[in-house]
Amino acid sequence: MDPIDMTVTDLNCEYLGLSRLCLMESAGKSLAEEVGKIAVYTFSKPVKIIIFTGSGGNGGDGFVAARYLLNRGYDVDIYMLKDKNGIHSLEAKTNYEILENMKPRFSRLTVHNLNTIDDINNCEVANSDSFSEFIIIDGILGTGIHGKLRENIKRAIEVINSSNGLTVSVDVPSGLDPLTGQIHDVAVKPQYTVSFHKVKTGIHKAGEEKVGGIVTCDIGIPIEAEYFINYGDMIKLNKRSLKSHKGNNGKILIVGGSKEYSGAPSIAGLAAIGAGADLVYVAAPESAALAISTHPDLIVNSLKGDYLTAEHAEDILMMADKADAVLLGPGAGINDETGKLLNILASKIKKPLVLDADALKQVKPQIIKNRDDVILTPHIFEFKSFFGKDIKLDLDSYDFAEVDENISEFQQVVRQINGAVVVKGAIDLVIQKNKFKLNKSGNPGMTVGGTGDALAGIAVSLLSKGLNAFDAATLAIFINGLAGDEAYLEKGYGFGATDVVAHIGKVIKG
Ligand SMILES: NC(=O)C1=CN([C@@H]2O[C@H](COP(=O)(O)OP(=O)(O)OC[C@H]3O[C@@H](n4cnc5c(N)ncnc54)[C@H](O)[C@@H]3O)[C@@H](O)[C@H]2O)[C@H](O)CC1
Ligand SMILES: [K+]
Repeated sequence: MDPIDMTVTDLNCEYLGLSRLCLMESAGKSLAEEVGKIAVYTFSKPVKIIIFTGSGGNGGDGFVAARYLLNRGYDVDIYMLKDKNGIHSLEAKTNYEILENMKPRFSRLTVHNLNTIDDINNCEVANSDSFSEFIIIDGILGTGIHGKLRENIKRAIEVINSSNGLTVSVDVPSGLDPLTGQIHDVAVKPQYTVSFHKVKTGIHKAGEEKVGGIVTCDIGIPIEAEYFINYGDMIKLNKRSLKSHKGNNGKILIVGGSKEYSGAPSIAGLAAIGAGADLVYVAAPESAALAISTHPDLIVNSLKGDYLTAEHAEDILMMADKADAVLLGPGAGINDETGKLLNILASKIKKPLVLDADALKQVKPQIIKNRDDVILTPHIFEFKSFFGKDIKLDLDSYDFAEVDENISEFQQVVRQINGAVVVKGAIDLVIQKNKFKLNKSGNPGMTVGGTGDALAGIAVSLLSKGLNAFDAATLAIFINGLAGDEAYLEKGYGFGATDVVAHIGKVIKG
């Protein structure tokens, strides 16, 4: 599991009512149990346990484990590389304070503050011939590592590696990149790594000589916390950099509109603005262009005729060159000429793409099947028409409530392509290759026309900001549903797609 997905899952546990403090208690207890087993297995008599702690949750796990190890009769020394005021994680601070509140302690616990490199050089472990057998628990850095190791942390890692203690790393050997498994500077070389919930991707990649024996402990995270999209997923929305200037927060092109439909591209464009796109261009036939350009936020390129056809391909391809992501389809119409154009564009535009509505009825799957930067946003019937009539899924009665067996059937079908597919329903389903997530936000009022256009607009906006197809799709469906829930609170089932669009910015702001 990638570290960011672990963080998302941890946060989403909170929304299930499972606090991160509970998770830390489970993690620390499991850690103590594993260390207890290793101690009994390796040493003939009780040994001293030394816990190095950092300033985040990793250290917090160490504070928790100390309590359980003390109850097993071990002598425990905690070496804090950051004192109490330096502890960033709330849960870790709570667990540190519990140890403080135990004073005057009966337990054989000693807490040392290693504030300087000298403290580290003079600590017992650095002169470890003072006692023969001991276990070091490395609770310095886990999945929250970023950038260059600070000097004191680096020194502590070197002291740990040069000691003769049996080392157990918490979650990730400190200094090892939890995503890539690389060591950019130095890292603890543990005999064991005790990981929680799922092994982090970097641990998997690093190999045994870097992480030692791997133990993965269940800490009570329900599988639903991984699969239901929730506010935790919002951490993937890259923060707008302060020095950003016009256009570098996403330029998008929407290709759509026709004599019959000018609303769909307008709603999609306004939704894209609501999701933070900087510039929204719309390529539409003159029959729709005037109506769309009544929205001053949208930059409309009016093309000759009632419908978009292959003769417009060159012009549109030039517009696509200037965009960061492109949405094909809203309101384009389903005549053959338009179909020809949409297939040309889907094959020639190399920017991240969203195919929605009429593009799903017209574009042939093999044109986009090998691309993983494409998002499809079909409702059940568009799903059927895109993936071919012969799929055996009984879609009409599909009830996402019985998730299991249906998911694998959908995955079978979606596996025909590399892109991400959002299957809209009472519970929306997002699938890309072997990944999937379910969305519970939204309400029955979302069946009103145009909410699909809003979804497509949010999706293309997030793609334009650099999110990958799966993350953009999952966040788009979640945000669209939240905006619909806000619209429902305001107007009951009397809300329309423009009401949904009006709430997008607010739900993202949070
Ligand atoms: N579901 C789970 O897996 C759980 C994991 N838990 C533990 O929490 C940590 C992640 O905690 P977090 O606070 O996000 O980060 P870390 O403790 O890994 O470290 C961040 C801490 O360290 C400082 N820091 C970051 N980079 C550097 C650097 N290059 N040099 C020096 N210091 C650095 C930063 O300031 C932060 O304060 C996870 O690994 C698990 O051990 C939860 O306990 C339970 C659920
Ligand atoms: K660690």
